Amino acid sequence: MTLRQIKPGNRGFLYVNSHPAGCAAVVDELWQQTPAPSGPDTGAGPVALIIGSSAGYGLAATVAALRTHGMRGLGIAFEAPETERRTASGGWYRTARTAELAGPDGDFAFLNADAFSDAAKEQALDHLAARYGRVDHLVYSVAAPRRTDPATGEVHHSAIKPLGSAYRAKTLQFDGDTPLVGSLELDPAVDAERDATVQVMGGADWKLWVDALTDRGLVHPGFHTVALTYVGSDLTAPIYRAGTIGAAKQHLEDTARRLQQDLAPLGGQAHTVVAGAAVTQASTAIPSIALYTSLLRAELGDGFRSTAQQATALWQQLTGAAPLQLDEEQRIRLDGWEMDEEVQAAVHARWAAATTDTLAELADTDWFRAQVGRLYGWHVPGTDYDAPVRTTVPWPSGI
Ligand SMILES: NC(=O)c1ccc[n+]([C@@H]2O[C@H](COP(=O)([O-])OP(=O)(O)OC[C@H]3O[C@@H](n4cnc5c(N)ncnc54)[C@H](O)[C@@H]3O)[C@@H](O)[C@H]2O)c1
Repeated sequence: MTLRQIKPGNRGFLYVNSHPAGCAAVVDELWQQTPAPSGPDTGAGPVALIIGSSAGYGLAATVAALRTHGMRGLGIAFEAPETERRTASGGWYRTARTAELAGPDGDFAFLNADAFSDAAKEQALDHLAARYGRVDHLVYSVAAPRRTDPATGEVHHSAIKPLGSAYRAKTLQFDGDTPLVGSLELDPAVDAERDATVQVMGGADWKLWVDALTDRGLVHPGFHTVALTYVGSDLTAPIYRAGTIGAAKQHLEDTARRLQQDLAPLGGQAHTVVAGAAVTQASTAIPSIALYTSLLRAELGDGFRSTAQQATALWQQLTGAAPLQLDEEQRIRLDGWEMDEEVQAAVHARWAAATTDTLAELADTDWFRAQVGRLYGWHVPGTDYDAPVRTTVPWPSGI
């Protein structure tokens, strides 16, 4: 295991390599931003299964489960190991650090596997059955570009496109380091693209997980499962909520209602959780979200709620420390700060006025770029990027 100095390799505003120490520091920050436990650790905290535990909302939920609630259980992510040419993925290094923070006595394991597969379900449920005999919470926070249907072997690829008519919108682009407002036109999806996106990002796999837990008798009375969803601004609606991904989110939300009925006789519950906009690997793949998020950040400053803040609020509701805040469609809402009418009106005005010339005063593009860098462990204050680091980091043991 050698030490080496690594430099960020850029592709557009994304990166091809990740910095282990920077990724670890991001997890440390999340840990610091998450409330300390209010009582003593009894070693018998609730049992959580968190799918998508290495990044974005799933990572924030995992850190808060460990830090605030002393939860036991399992996190699942699908991350790339180091190769001859590339470092491991950011999520690999973040998972290694999360496991360290859970501590040597921590009773939380991590599985690197394709959650869509039958094999991952079997391995995860074998572990949970043998170790705990029950599960109290399942947080489903997967964002993936493709899914192999385990029943048919068919590979579905999601397509982020509008439905019905073409989408023309402003986008945030970078010419080297210089941000500029570009434009984009996307043709509407054909039915097969919409259906494939629903197959990947809809509720099918979440339901398979819940059914598998139920079949194995692991659903504990009081079991509560949630899956992450997004509503967002009408500025992004044509490409998000009213587009292919929105069709998938609708399917996810319909699945929640179905699961809620299935689980009621067992004393369980199922809901979707509407979180606010966050800069994640998944969201940077969606056109116009970069511009929208940069404008939203400029409008809100520190009022832009972090994933840690939202995960904390979510667990308060799931553990019964705070009442569930459901909307009329029975979704848990964490996005009030983003959807506030005044905030949206102000972001609309910024969006209308945004040009390459006005961008610097209207949008926080420096923040956006730093947020993207942080997904790979770059741009993290306190990290010494000149120091050689160990890029070969083992996946945590425990399963
Ligand atoms: N980012 C946002 O603005 C936002 C807002 C609201 C809701 N959400 C929702 O939150 C959920 C998570 O999105 P995110 O933005 O946090 O994504 P992300 O890209 O930050 O994280 C995705 C996670 O899924 C895991 N994953 C991907 N494919 C997998 C597979 N086949 N098997 C197991 N794990 C897999 C990754 O390893 C990672 O842990 C999604 O449902 C998304 O729609 C995101």
